Amino acid sequence: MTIKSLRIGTRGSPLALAQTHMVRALLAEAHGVSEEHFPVEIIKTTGDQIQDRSLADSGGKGLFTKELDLALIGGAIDLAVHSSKDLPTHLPAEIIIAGYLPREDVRDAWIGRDGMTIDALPPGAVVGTASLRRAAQVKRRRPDLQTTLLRGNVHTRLGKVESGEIDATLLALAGLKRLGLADRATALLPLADFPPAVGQGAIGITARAGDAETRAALAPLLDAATALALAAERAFLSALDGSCRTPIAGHATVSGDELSFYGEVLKADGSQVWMTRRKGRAIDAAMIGADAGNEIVLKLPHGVAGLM
Ligand SMILES: NCc1[nH]cc(CCC(=O)O)c1CC(=O)O
Repeated sequence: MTIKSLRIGTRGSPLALAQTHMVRALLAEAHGVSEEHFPVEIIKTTGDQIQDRSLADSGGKGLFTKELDLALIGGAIDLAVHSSKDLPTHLPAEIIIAGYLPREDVRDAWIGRDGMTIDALPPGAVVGTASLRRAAQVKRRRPDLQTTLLRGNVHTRLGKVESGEIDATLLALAGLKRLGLADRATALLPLADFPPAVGQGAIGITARAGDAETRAALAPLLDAATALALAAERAFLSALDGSCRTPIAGHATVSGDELSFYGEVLKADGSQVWMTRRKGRAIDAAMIGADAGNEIVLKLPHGVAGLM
């Protein structure tokens, strides 16, 4: 019996579309049907419309997901493809993450003008990023550099380095790879200095919690190691009540039955960092992440709110 046609919802950015086509091809392959079996519906989100301000200043979580959630709940689509990094920790009760593709390389790529590394940039050079985490991590290594808000899609950002408007930027290697732009990275940043955002490099697929048919169809696209790593990272973020206003990094890896976790919270100017590390059983992923998050909450002098 062939599965019923499922409608896939996605944002319209080049990266979102590339990720959606990966999911669509994998679904078609897993079920032995053509890709046309899975029509794609492009849905504009609030986050797509804000180009001039930092998302951190725009208030509210789920800027890239709310409209997709509503389309799912209303039945206009059956599943939605997301960068896990953009998925808020608290989803509407009607929605669950029913699929994770095997995680890509989680590292940040560095794109420096004339190939300059972070160490080679002259004092006062300008690094563009929209990420508070990346800005804080850059400042931590090079307090003398300036950081400036940089939004827009990946092509726009790369263009600003090329034109000399900024001296460097950082982007997820995973996104560059999926866009066929990995060769634009002039360096890969070490995980020890630039641990990634929670969820970076992982594509998550949401569905209606009560839609057993779609959930079963997505089962072949649920990578266990990625799901466990993400459970730890998302529990960490949730314990910290992590909004996009706080520089937070969290990274879990799963090897066999064991899970390792590293998390850090930084002051926006990189002048202070609180770190935590855990090892434990992979099946305890969510507990390990929550425990690590709670440890940091207790260390912060004025709680998470004190960092904003
Ligand atoms: N917030 C934007 C966003 N969401 C996911 C990715 C990259 C892809 C991924 O992490 O899987 C990016 C761009 C970037 O950070 O460079």
